Amino acid sequence: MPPVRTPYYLIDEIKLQKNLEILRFIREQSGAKSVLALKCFSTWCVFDLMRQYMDGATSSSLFEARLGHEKFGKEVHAYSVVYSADEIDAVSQFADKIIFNSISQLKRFYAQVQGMVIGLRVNPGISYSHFDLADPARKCCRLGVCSDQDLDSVADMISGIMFHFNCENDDIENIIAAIEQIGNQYASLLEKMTWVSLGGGISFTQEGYPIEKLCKALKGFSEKYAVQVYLEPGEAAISQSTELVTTVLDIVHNEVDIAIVDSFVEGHLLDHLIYRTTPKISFPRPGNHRIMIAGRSCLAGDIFGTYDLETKLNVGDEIRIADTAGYTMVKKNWFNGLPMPSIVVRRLNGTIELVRRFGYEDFVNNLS
Ligand SMILES: Cc1ncc(COP(=O)(O)O)c(C=O)c1O
Ligand SMILES: NCCCCNCC[C@H](N)C(=O)O
Repeated sequence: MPPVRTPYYLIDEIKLQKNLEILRFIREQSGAKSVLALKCFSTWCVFDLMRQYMDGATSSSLFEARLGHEKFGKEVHAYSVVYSADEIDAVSQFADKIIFNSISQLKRFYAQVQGMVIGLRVNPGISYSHFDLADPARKCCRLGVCSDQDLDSVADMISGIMFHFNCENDDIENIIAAIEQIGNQYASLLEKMTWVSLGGGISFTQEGYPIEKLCKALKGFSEKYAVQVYLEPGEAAISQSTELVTTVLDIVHNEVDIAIVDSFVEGHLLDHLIYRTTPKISFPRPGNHRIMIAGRSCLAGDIFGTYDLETKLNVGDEIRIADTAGYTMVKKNWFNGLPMPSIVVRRLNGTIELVRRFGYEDFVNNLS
């Protein structure tokens, strides 16, 4: 295949498979099933691989539920912060499980969703998150039924509960304590359920994570309450599998050297702008040459970061941004009309496949 023109997202199936093997291990050791959180990653060209290791997908909207049904298969969980009346019938065509966010939505649509497995999101009021924006236990949170509301009165209407209370939680002791606390807090309700989802946000594919301890906690919970446990990994499933490959288009100087690349943060790495985090560079390697790397959009603060690299950068050099699968490709946009990164996959057998290239037609059709 001829060299692919940058920018492009490069998904490496071997790296992806490393995460998927961990999911398989968790399933074997604890019995917990995993459904992919499509909100984090919906790049379906690698679903053939992911499907072999995961039990299905979970969605946050009608379109994601449809994507799960059409492109992932297996189990499709449909959760949405709120459903409009006209979405309910459609969602029931694509999903086998529907999870309501509130008691009012559950009661309103209960008759319409007979035949589906019905669940409710419950907010245990505890969480782990470094970001207020993504903290499910933030003040006045609208996500899930809070414990002081009347859950007992609707227990007979549902067979399962979804708790999503973590964001990038790599603290095993914290998660073990939280699982135990949730068990104690909802024991009588859990005894009436057949399944419980513990949501996403657990960093169990991070290097050195004590997976056996997690498996023990999951298995213990599952056995104690006689429920099928689900996990909803987004980030953990695809972490470290993907790079954004860019090229330096210009070098300018204003107190510091600044390399301007053929990509930009707001359009191609939006999550970093939202959460004020700095992406890591996977190529060139670290060294002594300090340079600011910036994007090509009109935004003054369109800056990836300042890095110390092993080589002095020149126009035409390649720069790879690390870990750009989660909450990245799903959020890419056409701001400034700038070229959209292609999607490239390095398959398990080493073949490089250009899966999708975007052009002017895609930009035009994005609006009308
Ligand atoms: C209900 C639910 N499940 C799963 C996830 C996936 O979380 P993560 O990507 O952190 O694993 C999220 C994140 O928003 C979520 O809201
Ligand atoms: N990398 C910066 C933080 C990412 C937060 N992820 C947001 C989604 C999350 N799963 C949530 O629950 O909101």
